[in-house]
Amino acid sequence: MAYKVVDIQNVSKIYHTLDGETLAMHDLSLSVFKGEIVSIVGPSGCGKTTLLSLIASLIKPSSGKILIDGIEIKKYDKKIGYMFQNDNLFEWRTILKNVLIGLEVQNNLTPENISKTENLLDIYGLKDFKNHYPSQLSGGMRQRVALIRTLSTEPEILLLDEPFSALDYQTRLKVADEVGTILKKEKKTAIMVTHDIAEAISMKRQKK
Ligand SMILES: Nc1ncnc2c1ncn2[C@@H]1O[C@H](COP(=O)(O)OP(=O)(O)OP(=O)(O)O)[C@@H](O)[C@H]1O
Repeated sequence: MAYKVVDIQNVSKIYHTLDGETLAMHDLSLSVFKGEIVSIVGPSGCGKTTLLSLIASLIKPSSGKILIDGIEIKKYDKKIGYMFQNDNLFEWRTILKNVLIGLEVQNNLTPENISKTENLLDIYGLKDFKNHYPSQLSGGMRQRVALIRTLSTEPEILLLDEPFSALDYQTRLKVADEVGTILKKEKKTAIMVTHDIAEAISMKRQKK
């Protein structure tokens, strides 16, 4: 039976600044089941990044609870992989060194993990580029590298914050489609936020 991987219960978030308070989220409840890819669409400023930061436990809710795999989260968990608005690739590191960075930070650069990550580069068409630098790749390829880097630490849940916003419209839809296919193939649970409805639809389209 499908179970709730992410369970957001009546969460509100108020930011306190010197200028006053901003209610960024009010009484949100949302469940995401294992293997689901959920897209959340909304205009700028509606609280999308806030939602992902709450799930990743980078910030705390003002009220309500967030459960991951049935347990209330208190701090950032390795189960979660967070892909940001821009690809954040390090220009001075090769593609292989970029995708290995998560494992390096976790002190987990075992030969087995390295070969799994190299395999992801092979599967997703980047084998011949592993010794190239990010500036030598197209925008769509860079986004794929960023995704593989996020996948390399084997997170259970992926959080994607407008991951394709730097790409032109046509490339964006193509890459969203590709990324959706990769996430399904890798059987990941994912939450993507975007202001672009077409992108959300491309991402969720199933490839048989
Ligand atoms: N650190 C912060 N301190 C104070 N207010 C904040 C902070 N972060 C976000 N906000 C406010 O909370 C609201 C929601 O912001 P958030 O970044 O979550 O929106 P968003 O939907 O992701 O926007 P965008 O699509 O432009 O990235 C906005 O009104 C924003 O000004």
